[in-house]
Amino acid sequence: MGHPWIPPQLGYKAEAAIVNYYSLDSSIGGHTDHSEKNHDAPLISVSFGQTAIFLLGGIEKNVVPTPMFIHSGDIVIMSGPTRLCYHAVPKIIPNAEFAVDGRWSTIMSKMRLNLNVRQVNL
Ligand SMILES: O=C(O)CCC(=O)C(=O)O
Ligand SMILES: [Fe+2]
Repeated sequence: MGHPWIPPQLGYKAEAAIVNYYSLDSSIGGHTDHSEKNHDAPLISVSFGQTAIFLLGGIEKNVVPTPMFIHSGDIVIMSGPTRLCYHAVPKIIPNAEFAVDGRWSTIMSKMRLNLNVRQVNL
């Protein structure tokens, strides 16, 4: 299947996915994702549920990070110059306006799920 927002010449292969579960008091510290063999292949993530504060730093740890919100349904692509940048999720912010159908609303009101898709091979 093609990915309309990824240039086909990149030959991106979605080979693995990490599901990150965040309760309302979860966080993930500053890190880079460098275990994959091909650092030209972007990291693509889709988020569901409660809002996250996302910090995007630089290639070096001493770069002051840019804070941004990631809301439910947002897609973050770390590619090109940002592929190996430091990043973190220091805080989950409950979103009072969050609503999805029925039982999902109750379940997702207490968590954030982040599906992080990766190409791991060359
Ligand atoms: O939860 C997120 O938005 C980021 C997760 C992440 O950085 C990772 O799985 O490496
Ligand atoms: Fe990461």
